[in-house]
Amino acid sequence: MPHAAVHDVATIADALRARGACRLPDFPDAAAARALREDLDRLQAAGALASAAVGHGASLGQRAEIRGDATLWLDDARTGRAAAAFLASLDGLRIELNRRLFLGADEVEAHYAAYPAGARYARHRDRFRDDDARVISFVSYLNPDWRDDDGGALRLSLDDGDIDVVPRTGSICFLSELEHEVLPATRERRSIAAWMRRRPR
Ligand SMILES: O=C(O)CCC(=O)C(=O)O
Ligand SMILES: [Fe+2]
Repeated sequence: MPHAAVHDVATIADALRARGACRLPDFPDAAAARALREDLDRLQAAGALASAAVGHGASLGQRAEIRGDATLWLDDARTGRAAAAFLASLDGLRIELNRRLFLGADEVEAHYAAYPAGARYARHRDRFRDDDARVISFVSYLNPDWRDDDGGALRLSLDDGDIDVVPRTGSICFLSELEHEVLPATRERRSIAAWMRRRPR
């Protein structure tokens, strides 16, 4: 696995079991993160990202007051090698977490996301009420120059209260049933959001 100078998977599994969430401060590593940022620079310059939709199925629609980011799936033919390598390392992590937590997650899906200044993603769950495919949510931040007062925190609801994650570098993973939101920022905020999911049957 290329950037899986990973983290002890057992530690991640223990944290997911105990708290429902785990920080991975050094994943992806600096070289992989730079390659991902460069890939995203190129894709944004090419106009490859598109405004994200909310809901799914018949209720799918675009509502910037709920969700203001633009996205591109990592398995899109236009993404670069960094995206493929990142997907492969997340898939390796999925297999290891399955082994320890019996998630039954069959696959990983991931997209680049860019939130323009002021954009937000209102409080939601990634696991839909009528579709429980998503099991683990995984977000990696691509903003090495982020300052604490730039805003844009991921606010995540845990049993013992909310935590705010500064979207600078590294990753966080959490159970997809947990509520969370992206607060608006004073500048563009870039990330990769990924999910380990059960294949639709
Ligand atoms: O970017 C983040 O911190 C979270 C994004 C998110 O909640 C989502 O894409 O579902
Ligand atoms: Fe989410």
